[in-house]
Amino acid sequence: QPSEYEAEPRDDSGYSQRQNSALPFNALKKQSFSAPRQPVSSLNALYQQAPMAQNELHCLLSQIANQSETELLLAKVKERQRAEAKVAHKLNNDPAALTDLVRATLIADSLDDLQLAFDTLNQQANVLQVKDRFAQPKASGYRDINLLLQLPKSGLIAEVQLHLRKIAAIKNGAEHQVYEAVQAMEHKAAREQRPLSELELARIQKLRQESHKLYHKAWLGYKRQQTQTLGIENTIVA
Ligand SMILES: Nc1nc2c(ncn2[C@@H]2O[C@H](COP(=O)(O)OP(=O)(O)O)[C@@H](OP(=O)(O)OP(=O)(O)O)[C@H]2O)c(=O)[nH]1
Repeated sequence: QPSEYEAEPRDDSGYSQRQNSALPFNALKKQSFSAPRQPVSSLNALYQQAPMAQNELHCLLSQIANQSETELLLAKVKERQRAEAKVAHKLNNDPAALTDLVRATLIADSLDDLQLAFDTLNQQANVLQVKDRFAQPKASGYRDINLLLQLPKSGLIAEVQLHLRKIAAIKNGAEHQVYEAVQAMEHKAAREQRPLSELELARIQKLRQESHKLYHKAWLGYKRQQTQTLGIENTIVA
């Protein structure tokens, strides 16, 4: 189960009331909430509005990227075929639950920059949901901060992934094909209304182990970098 958090309470101005904290992802209050839903209920309507919403998201995120020393990675609107598969196999045939048609990524070089990007975004956008996959990585070892926000003009919900550069490179490289291969097996079993076979489970486990090694190595590098920084600060303070 990924950890799911509701964003900070906001005052009437719409700005987050949260004070800066050393560990913002952990500081978010864990609350039960109903999953955010798109304001339209058909895939056709979503695709009609998507280009404008994608543009809106990119404008918002280029400002955030400038303010937080992160790099904006522009994404294309999710392919129709993948959107249809996700709605059918994961979202109970409910297109309004598809919240990552419009998406983008911010890439940071350190945990500190990632934290600043998160704070800035939380202050300047209407963040509806945060999944902290550093606290609870996926079975493949994949880690990001996954945010859903509501765009002010189009009203559509969009996804922002906050990434560390080396993890993003793995995700956007050969590993993504591994991820798609696992998804294809899961979707096939769902289509055929059967559980995964022993053979499929074994293949998935093997594929995930390979991904896990890559993600874990990259993540350890960032953890070491953070520990070293803390070590230096402690020395100066002492
Ligand atoms: N490469 C890689 N990416 C991962 C992995 N786990 C999660 N992701 C990325 O995070 C996105 C959200 O993953 P989930 O948390 O499982 O999906 P959800 O938000 O829709 O529940 C995925 O979108 P998606 O809709 O499933 O795929 P896509 O349209 O981005 O390709 C994918 O981009 C992984 O093990 N490997």
